[in-house]
Amino acid sequence: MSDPGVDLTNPELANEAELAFEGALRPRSLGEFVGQARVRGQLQLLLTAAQMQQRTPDHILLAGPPGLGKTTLAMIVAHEGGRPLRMSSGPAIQHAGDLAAILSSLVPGEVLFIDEIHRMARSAEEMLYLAMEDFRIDIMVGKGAGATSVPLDLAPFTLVGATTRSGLLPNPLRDRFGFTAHLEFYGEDELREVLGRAARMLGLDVDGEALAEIAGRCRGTPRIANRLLRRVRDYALVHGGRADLDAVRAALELYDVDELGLDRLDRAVIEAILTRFGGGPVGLNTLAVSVGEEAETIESVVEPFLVRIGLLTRTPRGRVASPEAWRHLGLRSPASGLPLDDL
Ligand SMILES: Nc1ncnc2c1ncn2[C@@H]1O[C@H](COP(=O)(O)OP(=O)(O)OP(=O)(O)O)[C@@H](O)[C@H]1O
Repeated sequence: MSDPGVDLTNPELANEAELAFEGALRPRSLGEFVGQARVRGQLQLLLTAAQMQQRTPDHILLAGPPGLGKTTLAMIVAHEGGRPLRMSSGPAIQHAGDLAAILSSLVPGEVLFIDEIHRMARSAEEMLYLAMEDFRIDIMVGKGAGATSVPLDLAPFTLVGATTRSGLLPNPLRDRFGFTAHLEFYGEDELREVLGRAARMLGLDVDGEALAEIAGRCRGTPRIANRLLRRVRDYALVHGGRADLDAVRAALELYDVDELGLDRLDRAVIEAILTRFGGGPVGLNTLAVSVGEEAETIESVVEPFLVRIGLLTRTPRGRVASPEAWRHLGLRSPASGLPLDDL
């Protein structure tokens, strides 16, 4: 079934239907997890050492952009050690009491996953320091002058925190993780592997050329890769053909995802900078108004990818399009004075 309302190239998780789809494709072990070789090696060592010493593995912080596999790795940490997993998220922990309820009900060896840990309430963060270090929390009983703190021992557990904004974590929290894994965007070879695995699991017959084409358009992100594959599968199903290169091109054209993985909004932003502001510099707010979008969406969703692939730079005077941006949109830079082919 297709998902109306899913922004195909937004790396954030879209909705429950997508969650169920992702769940079915998630690798269950480090061996099945594609790419991120460094992080895999580091995690393997940490987990094996803990197993040999029969203790809970150190607390782990997973840092990186959305859709690169943080939740998947947290599940793998639990699964590889045969440990139960409890899942929560920063936004769901808005009071120290929310966290106390979770921590006090953990069973020995449990893995506690807190997604978006940078969004947890400050009071809960402070409770977590002690819990991570000593497997203990202090619970306040009573109010005002008569309030007393009662210590509560916790079962030993492993905290796996995930964050897209590790810079927002206070140092005392960051320092209590035994290991921080920085997830990087995936290369095209790795994405082909992610896609090949997903295609096999979906029983979809896709050739290598088609996989390579999708891999080049999914912004280095497995979540987007799987999402595009799903649309290609729909296309092949409806048109009664194979999921080949033609099907990929036609399906992704239909959904406005171009050869670089840019969507309609990305191209609108680039086009505005080029055609209305002569290539820039242009301020964020002016740019947002000119494409009819929120400045925050431009800054957090559109720009990071455009900067990463070298179409845009952020300067103190505003956003500036690169020569590649002119070329990608098939426009001639006024500064160059050259015919398009020579740019
Ligand atoms: N290394 C990988 N190999 C194979 N599939 C992967 C890999 N990483 C991620 N995926 C796929 O991408 C989907 C998204 O991954 P996941 O939910 O773990 O990302 P995330 O980093 O936790 O995202 P968010 O920050 O939005 O929670 C998963 O369902 C999984 O199928």
